[in-house]
Amino acid sequence: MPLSERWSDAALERVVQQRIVPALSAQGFCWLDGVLGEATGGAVLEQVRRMHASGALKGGQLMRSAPGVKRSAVRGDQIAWVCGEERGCEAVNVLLQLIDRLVSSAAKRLDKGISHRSKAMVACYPGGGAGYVKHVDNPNSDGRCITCIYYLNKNWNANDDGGVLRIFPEGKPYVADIEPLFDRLLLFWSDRRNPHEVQPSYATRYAITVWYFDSQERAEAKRRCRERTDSENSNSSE
Ligand SMILES: O=C(O)CCC(=O)Nc1cc2ccccc2cn1
Ligand SMILES: [Mn+2]
Repeated sequence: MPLSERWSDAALERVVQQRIVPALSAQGFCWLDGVLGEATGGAVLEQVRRMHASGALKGGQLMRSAPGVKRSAVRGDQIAWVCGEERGCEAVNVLLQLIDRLVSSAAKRLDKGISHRSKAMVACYPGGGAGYVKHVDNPNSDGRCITCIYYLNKNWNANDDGGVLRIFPEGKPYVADIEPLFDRLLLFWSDRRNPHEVQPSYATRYAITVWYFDSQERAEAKRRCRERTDSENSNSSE
């Protein structure tokens, strides 16, 4: 089935209204399977594999690291940031445009002012136990509102390969274990409602992540940042 038919406006609205909005409202996260289909999903996987083989993926930076803590002990991913317009990212761009449509429609129904998103972070956990310790994507209101992760891993068996994304929904007595399966799209609130970790991976694990910004929270974060910079400048010039 061509993507245009799979994701007609009517089909998209149905998924947003019946799956995404209720799940985000009730539990704070939602995943969809069979998002792009074998052909387009496979094209995205091929493009990510090429990026990995070309050495374009580099060790991700740490936000804040304790002295002496090895980066890979905190996060073992190798990443590249793409906007989707780059040569060799045409299929990635198809994915990003679909996620944009889904999030834009969901934001309207959730009365969220989502203004824009980050570039896409293409990530590879190279196996050998690489993972990502428990963390919150946006713990301090930096503007990031919804995290969307598209997984690309065919024939993934969590018992052997690990790499499960475990979400610890705030205040809930349960955890959610999400396997990074091919053509799966996961969405969740980026703030403290959803601490999560990537359990050690023992096979190459690919994912593409984008973050959508709440316009008001982003503007507020930028204002605080400007104020901090201004006060640091005024202090240093005294
Ligand atoms: O691959 C997955 O299942 C999720 C991995 C994950 O949480 N990645 C991640 C990556 C990040 C990179 C920069 C800043 C914050 C970040 C937060 N989370
Ligand atoms: Mn994260």
